[in-house]
Amino acid sequence: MKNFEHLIVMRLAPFVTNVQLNRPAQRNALNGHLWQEIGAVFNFLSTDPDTRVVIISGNGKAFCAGLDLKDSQDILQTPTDASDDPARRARRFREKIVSYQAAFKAIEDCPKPVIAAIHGSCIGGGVDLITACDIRVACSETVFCIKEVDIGMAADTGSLNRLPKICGNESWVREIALTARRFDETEALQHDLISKVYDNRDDMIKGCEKLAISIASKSPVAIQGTKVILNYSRDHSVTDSLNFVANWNMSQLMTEDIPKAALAVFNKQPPPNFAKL
Ligand SMILES: CC/C=C\C=C\CC(=O)SCCNC(=O)CCNC(=O)[C@H](O)C(C)(C)COP(=O)(O)OP(=O)(O)OC[C@H]1O[C@@H](n2cnc3c(N)ncnc32)[C@H](O)[C@@H]1OP(=O)(O)O
Repeated sequence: MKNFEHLIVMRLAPFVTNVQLNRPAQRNALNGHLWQEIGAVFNFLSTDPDTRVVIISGNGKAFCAGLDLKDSQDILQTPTDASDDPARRARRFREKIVSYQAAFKAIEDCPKPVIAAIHGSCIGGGVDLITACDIRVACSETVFCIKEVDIGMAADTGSLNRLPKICGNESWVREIALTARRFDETEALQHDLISKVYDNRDDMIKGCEKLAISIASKSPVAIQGTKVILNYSRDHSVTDSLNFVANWNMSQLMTEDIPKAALAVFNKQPPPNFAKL
């Protein structure tokens, strides 16, 4: 496994990888380096044949405190020559924003399912991060907040773009984004931001591990295809996504996993071993 400065990356079970944000003294606030490492680890895991499911969690008291406010001068400063004109400065700014978006887009684009295990606090950039994950669960006493308007900015790394597609109630999404009001795991569950609440962090990690092992036991061709197609269908019409799945499956239906899996189902056996992908 690769080494990272602000991430702990470890194998929890065969084919199940845990990525832990690891700046506990700063409540896993996102400085420039951590942001860059998140993109790098998910780009790596996308093609790692030993990873079929990823659990992302936070080390210490919080999942993620959002943008590192002590580092934000650096993050929000345009990396330009003082002599650059406003148009050139704006271009550099845009490149920076896109690079931060890319870190979370790497989670969404990773064909392996990503489960966010959220505890403590999940603020600002932390909410941006979890919206790029496939499954989100939390435990008791978790605080969520789309904090950006309180620091004078519109959220630009995913919350405003993905939340309306995740949560059924757009009025609620707008309310929490426009007010930066804190809300808890019960409210997050009620509005579909998360799908389960555990009593405590240990139970949540055990529950995520069990879920991940179950998904990892299935054909990786089937699982990765399912994620890719669900992502595509979220962003396209039914007609376009039916066309997409036909094109996808015209090759993927030729997998040896189908007769292997079908035989096991027919014989009421557990899933067989599937070749690495
Ligand atoms: C291109 C731009 C892209 C994205 C922009 C995103 C915008 C955002 O993310 S806005 C959100 C910014 N974050 C916050 O407003 C959160 C601020 N922190 C808190 O509210 C609390 O710390 C907490 C997360 C609720 C946790 O509370 P608690 O457990 O009581 O810990 P503390 O004693 O408050 O903090 C411990 C320690 O961590 C440091 N810290 C916490 N959050 C941050 C942060 N966001 N940035 C930097 N450092 C943080 C805090 O300063 C403490 O440090 P000490 O050195 O021990 O004092």
